[in-house]
Amino acid sequence: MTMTKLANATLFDLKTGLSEEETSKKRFLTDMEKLFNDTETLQKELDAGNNPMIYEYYALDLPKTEGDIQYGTSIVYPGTLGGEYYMTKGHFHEILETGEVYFCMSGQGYMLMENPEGEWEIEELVPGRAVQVPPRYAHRSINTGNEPLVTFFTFRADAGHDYGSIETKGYRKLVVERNGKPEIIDNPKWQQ
Ligand SMILES: O=P(O)(O)OC[C@H]1O[C@H](O)[C@H](O)[C@@H](O)[C@@H]1O
Ligand SMILES: [Fe+2]
Repeated sequence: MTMTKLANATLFDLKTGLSEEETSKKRFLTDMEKLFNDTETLQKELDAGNNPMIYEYYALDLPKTEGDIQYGTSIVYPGTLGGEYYMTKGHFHEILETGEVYFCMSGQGYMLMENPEGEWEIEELVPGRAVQVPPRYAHRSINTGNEPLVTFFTFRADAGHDYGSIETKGYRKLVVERNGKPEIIDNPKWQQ
């Protein structure tokens, strides 16, 4: 009898979030040119030949029907650029009404969320804490610590990623380092 295997399992390291069985997608400073607020400092870094990896994550090759579930880990490395903490690009789901759950495995930071109506929320990520991103909310993880921020995520597999408005308008809020501590400020470049 031949059997088609439908279940999927992946081993991730609890501390680093990395998997030896899969290849991660990597985002470097060059991939974030429109995302960090201080474009001048960003350009200076690139001109000086610095192009650090900001984050990596797993987009596993799993089926994407409306009943399937996608999962993986995301690792945001520690650092700041022009005072803004390293972070993911952040995205809405193409199926806007799709939520997502993140479980923090290691490191510390925040999940910053905002919806198209302009409401925003922020939740702390510390090891053991699970955060549910509500439907309609764009979500970005931000590393405010000195170690990699490692999260496990899971969401409806056909939800899709919509970066459009974040790459053009950004988020309404930024998380920056002030006197060694994270502070939430208005994004000076955000426009209606
Ligand atoms: O898609 P980004 O905003 O660049 O973030 C990278 C990845 O982070 C998360 O962990 C998500 O759940 C992934 O679906 C996402 O693609
Ligand atoms: Fe998502």
